Amino acid sequence: MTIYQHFTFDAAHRLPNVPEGHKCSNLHGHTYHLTIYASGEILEKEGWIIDFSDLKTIMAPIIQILDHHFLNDIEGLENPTAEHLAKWIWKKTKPLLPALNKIELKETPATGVIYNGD
Ligand SMILES: Nc1nc2c(c(=O)[nH]1)N=C([C@H](O)[C@H](O)COP(=O)(O)OP(=O)(O)OP(=O)(O)O)CN2
Ligand SMILES: [Zn+2]
Repeated sequence: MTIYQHFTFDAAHRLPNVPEGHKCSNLHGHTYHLTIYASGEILEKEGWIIDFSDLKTIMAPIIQILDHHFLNDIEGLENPTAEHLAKWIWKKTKPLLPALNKIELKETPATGVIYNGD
């Protein structure tokens, strides 16, 4: 079974490697929508896979690094595409949440990335 939790954060970025004249080379921001998925067996006593509160506690310091920051200044996010950001979030989260099996990161209402660590 898989459970999930949704988070949002606001951040600014610019994409340094886009072709000349591409609008995304300019400084701009997004409200990112992040959903993390964790899979496992239902624990007999608690009746859950992992407490949603624990998910929130695990994600809080990671979200804090990103929220209201300029992503390009963060180590590992020098080219902060949605793809790179999803991988960065995975790398930070997986050691703290081994049950993590997927993340979805939406950059705009219409666009985003799904990553499962592969
Ligand atoms: N594969 C990717 N493509 C693009 C990424 C990305 O991370 N991965 N990022 C961008 C920019 O960040 C840009 O801000 C997003 O642009 P766009 O999707 O065009 O969003 P808009 O809301 O500005 O769309 P409009 O339809 O033009 O209003 C670009 N590409
Ligand atoms: Zn952007």
